[in-house]
Amino acid sequence: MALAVWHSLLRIITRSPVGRGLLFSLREQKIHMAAIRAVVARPVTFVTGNAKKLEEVKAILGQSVPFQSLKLDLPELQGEPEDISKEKARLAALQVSGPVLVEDTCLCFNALKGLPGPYIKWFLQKIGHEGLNNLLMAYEDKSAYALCAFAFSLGPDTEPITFLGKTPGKIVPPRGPNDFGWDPIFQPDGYEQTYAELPKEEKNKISHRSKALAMVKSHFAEAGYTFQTDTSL
Ligand SMILES: O=c1nc[nH]c2c1ncn2[C@H]1C[C@H](O)[C@@H](COP(=O)(O)OP(=O)(O)OP(=O)(O)O)O1
Ligand SMILES: [Mg+2]
Repeated sequence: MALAVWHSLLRIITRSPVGRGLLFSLREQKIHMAAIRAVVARPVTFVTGNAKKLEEVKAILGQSVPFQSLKLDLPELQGEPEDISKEKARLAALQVSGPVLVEDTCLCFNALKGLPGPYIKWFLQKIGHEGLNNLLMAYEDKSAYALCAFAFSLGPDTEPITFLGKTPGKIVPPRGPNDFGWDPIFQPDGYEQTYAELPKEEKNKISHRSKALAMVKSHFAEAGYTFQTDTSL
């Protein structure tokens, strides 16, 4: 009797689209879990040409995600932040032949529908803090957001996965030390100080970078990767 019930239940599951979908997603989940419990032959390399980013990533990650760094200014595609970051990860994984972490940072002005966004580096280089303020002169809305898109790839044959972090704020005339990009002109919501004026630990608690890295940390904790240390590196 119990067997007959079981058989008809199985028939219903395998014959109905919903049941088949369920079985399929269970199978996918199993494959996914098997893939992420990977033993990886090399440690993760964080690839960046920016020493200040590296400093923050080290401070935020601490010992939670063991990584080494490589100073390399990777070429960047044009497009959406997530796609730019994924492509950086693909290129980095090819260079390193192993697991890599990269990130791309954007500063997005709401009045300009998100621009300069991923092009902030070139805007900053050409027109500076004053020019960036002037871009918003014609608009009452000075609101902006800082966005960090991390991409992690297990190696050259693996599709990168992304982790986004966003901090809202506004663009103000520069205040504070001028040692990291656009920090002096970005004042996060809820604060009277710019990123540059905030103590480093304070910025690292609320920044776009720390929000994205919180997700990177949970991914690593859930996946439970085992990275073998390669002493020849
Ligand atoms: O928290 C930050 N606070 C202030 N400025 C920042 C921050 N994070 C990045 N930045 C600057 C650096 C560069 O001018 C642009 C992002 O461009 P982005 O391509 O992501 O950085 P990058 O070329 O310096 O280093 P990388 O080799 O990792 O691509 O915004
Ligand atoms: Mg760059």
